[in-house]
Amino acid sequence: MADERAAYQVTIGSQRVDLPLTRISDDLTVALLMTIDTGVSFIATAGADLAALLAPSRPDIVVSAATLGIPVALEVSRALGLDDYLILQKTPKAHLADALAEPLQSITTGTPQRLLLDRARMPAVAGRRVALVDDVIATGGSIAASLRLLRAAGADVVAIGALLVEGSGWRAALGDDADLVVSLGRIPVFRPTTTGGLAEHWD
Ligand SMILES: Nc1ncnc2[nH]cnc12
Repeated sequence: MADERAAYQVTIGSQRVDLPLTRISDDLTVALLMTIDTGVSFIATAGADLAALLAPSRPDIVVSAATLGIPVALEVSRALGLDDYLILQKTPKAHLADALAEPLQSITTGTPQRLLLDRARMPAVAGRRVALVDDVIATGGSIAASLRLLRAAGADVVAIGALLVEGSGWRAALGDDADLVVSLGRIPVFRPTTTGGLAEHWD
């Protein structure tokens, strides 16, 4: 049983961190990992740990989605010795008017969004071995949309890497692609109990 104000301690590769329990809605609380708030040394170490899991798949390039995947892609690329990396964007900037697009829904933002791939960046992934990385794989919705977008651009996605997988709903959402997933740790989601506490759910 977890206390609403408490943190949840989790192992992410070689590091242990306390994640604040954060209420998303009446029936859902998550142990929040904000990769932009964890500091340089944490994300550099996590990137190196994840790169070690992804290296056997011999990726040519690392791809992630804005915003919280950006530091993950950067540090995994650095650790793999790859200079170029690609970020699928969510904000429709001027140069993305003609971008390849896929709809997506996130549990932390709640509102419908679109993932965008700049057509000028398609040669970076077309016909190439891609490692798709993210901070947390929760529902699998973001990864599924990223996979559709990358495959539409001709990418060969050889591995999917996450700092954490949350619950296991993502397995059904990804189908056979769930077999591509490697992660540095696992967290449950938390739901209220009838006595006012929170219970861990791993399914
Ligand atoms: N636990 C979590 N931390 C950060 N982003 C998330 N998105 C879904 N679950 C999350």
